[in-house]
Amino acid sequence: MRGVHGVDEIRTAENELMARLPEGALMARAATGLAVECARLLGPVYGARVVLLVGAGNNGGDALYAGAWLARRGVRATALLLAPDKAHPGGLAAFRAAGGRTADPTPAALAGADLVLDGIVGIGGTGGLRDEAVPLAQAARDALTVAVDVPSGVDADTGAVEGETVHADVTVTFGALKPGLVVGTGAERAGELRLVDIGLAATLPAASTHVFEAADVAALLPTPGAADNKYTRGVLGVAAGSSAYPGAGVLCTGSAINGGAGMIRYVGTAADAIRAQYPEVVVQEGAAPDDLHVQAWVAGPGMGTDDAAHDLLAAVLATGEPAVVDADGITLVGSSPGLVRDRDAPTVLTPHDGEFARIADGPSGDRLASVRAAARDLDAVVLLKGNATVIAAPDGRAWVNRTGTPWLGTAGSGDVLSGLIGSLLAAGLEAPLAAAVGAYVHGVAGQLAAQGGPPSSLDVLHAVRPALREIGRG
Ligand SMILES: NC(=O)C1=CN([C@@H]2O[C@H](COP(=O)(O)OP(=O)(O)OC[C@H]3O[C@@H](n4cnc5c(N)ncnc54)[C@H](O)[C@@H]3O)[C@@H](O)[C@H]2O)[C@@H](O)CC1
Ligand SMILES: [K+]
Repeated sequence: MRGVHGVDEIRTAENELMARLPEGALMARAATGLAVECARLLGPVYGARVVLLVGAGNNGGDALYAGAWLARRGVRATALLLAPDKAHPGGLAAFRAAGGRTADPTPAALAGADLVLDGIVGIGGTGGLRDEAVPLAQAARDALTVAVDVPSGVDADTGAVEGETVHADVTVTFGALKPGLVVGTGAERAGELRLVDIGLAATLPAASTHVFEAADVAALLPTPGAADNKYTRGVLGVAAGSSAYPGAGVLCTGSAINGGAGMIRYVGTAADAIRAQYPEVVVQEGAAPDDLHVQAWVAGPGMGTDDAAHDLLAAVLATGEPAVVDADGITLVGSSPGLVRDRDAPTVLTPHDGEFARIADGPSGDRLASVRAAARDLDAVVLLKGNATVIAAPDGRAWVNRTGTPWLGTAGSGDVLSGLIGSLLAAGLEAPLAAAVGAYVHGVAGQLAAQGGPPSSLDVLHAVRPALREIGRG
């Protein structure tokens, strides 16, 4: 599990650590880690051409010290100084002493570069890239680009982007992940992430936002013991699908089966389609949710938004069991938020951006903040889907999911996700963890399904079990 820390937290922790260390020690750690990563990416370093984009702050200083390290090993390094009078003096001196040269900051200077190092601006950045940096960021797109700490132009705290930014292939970041590297457009612009340990763990506070890794998910996935049976493994009630949209019910139910639910009781109005597809499901069409013995519910996908759907959703949410609400269910909650707010049992809401706007303000460019505010306001776990899905609990804990593929943006993909989360809730996982684990597994299933070409949601559904197997293997 990796912690994600905001800029203020990182600055405070850096200052505290710096006070304990000789001057320049932290920057030396950062620059060496950066240089080693560049050397690894270059392969043979001798004779390679590296261009440094150097801004006015310490971010540029990191680039210059890394450039000096590379120049000492035979790299032909050129620094383009965007603010020549303000370039980090120690870094520039070290760079020159190592044989590095400077050139005018024009796009032509990037031609033929084997690697471009983006040290324009790091966590000290405000607003989008300044005008003079824009043509350089554009020219860098033709080369292997390594961002120092943060791709310049990306808001390190939020991942929001105004105008042009550097598009990094790799971002080498120092001390801790920043929200802007894992959320929103920033996550796209950062490329692959490499974290350099500069010893910051000693002074950073505990993180309130986390990124799950396979081992975290493997440890949380429910596995039946010898004493378990279908009831103890988790019985899930499903209110999804309708005669108009049976497919949503089929995908959601199938995903809950593949996710490992011990038993499923189906109460939606796509009963014929469910019976035809899944003989193992107990179809109890028309039964009152409160009369059924289940450990959790999933409601909403394809159920429609008419009065009958509203009444069924209200009956599900009036039970004392944890519930996942998705799709049409979210639209219904948008006009009756009390259905969720007044519950004692946990609720997980799984909107995409359009659905989110029906239940809360936003999402703004600060997706984490929007989701945290919605979770607090609705007293529910909120999972906002996207390139990097964000999950927040009402108590402020949050997770960012890093698995997945843009191919998951396909009809029915959300039905698979909600069924999966439902099965995890029924197995007894705490609601925010069920959502975070479900998002992770769904992302891996999407990646596996996409290996065979553009996947349908049915392909993703069929990849859920292989995904669980792969995650379980570590
Ligand atoms: N503080 C520390 O102990 C460490 C800092 N490190 C590096 O230092 C960076 C932070 O350094 P600074 O606080 O000097 O800040 P930065 O170097 O990130 O940026 C500040 C400078 O950039 C200019 N600037 C701000 N917004 C801009 C924009 N949109 N476009 C162009 N220029 C802009 C400002 O005028 C200022 O001069 C980190 O990202 C990291 O790379 C690392 O060396 C690790 C240790
Ligand atoms: K940068």
